[in-house]
Amino acid sequence: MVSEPVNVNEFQELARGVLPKMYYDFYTGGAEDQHTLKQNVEAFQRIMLRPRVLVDVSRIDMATTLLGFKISAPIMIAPTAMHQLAHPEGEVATARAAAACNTIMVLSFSSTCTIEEVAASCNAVRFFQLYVFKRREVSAQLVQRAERNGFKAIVLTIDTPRLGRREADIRNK
Ligand SMILES: Cc1cc2nc3c(=O)[nH]c(=O)nc-3n(C[C@H](O)[C@H](O)[C@H](O)COP(=O)(O)O)c2cc1C
Repeated sequence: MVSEPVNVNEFQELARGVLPKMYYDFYTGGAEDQHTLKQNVEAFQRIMLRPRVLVDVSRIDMATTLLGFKISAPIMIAPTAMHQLAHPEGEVATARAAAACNTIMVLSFSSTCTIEEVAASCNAVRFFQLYVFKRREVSAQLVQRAERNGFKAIVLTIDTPRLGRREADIRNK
């Protein structure tokens, strides 16, 4: 049996061991020389947590609100495509995990589960991610479908007039 991860980074090693290389590369790879990917990780490493001692810690509450919705901490799940490449339950399982943590999942437009399946899987607050389509009626239909299924906000992705050149994905084709 694989031992339980002790450090969150160990999940990546576990994934490398079980996923087909093509899928693993899709999830972990960035565009071009991956400068931004590296800098994102480094940005987190620069954040120092300053311990405060001899203060009352009997009530610690990291809860906050986003668009008026209360979440347990200022952490939510960004839209990411194709969760079923990693697990047969896909986005349905991700939505349940978000609900269990009292946070919000943003369902990707490129989800491998349908909007309806994810909506039926949990009562948690969910947002839906959308691209800007040339055919505006496509966007309108998706917005209405998300609304009908109880999604509370649209997260508009605007940085895709050009897709990133993801070299690992090109090599794996
Ligand atoms: C594997 C993967 C798939 C992604 N899929 C989507 C997507 O379908 N739609 C979207 O708007 N953003 C997508 N993103 C972008 C993320 O939502 C996020 O903006 C990006 O990863 C930067 O945040 P980070 O630095 O926390 O990773 C994806 C990112 C990754 C790593």
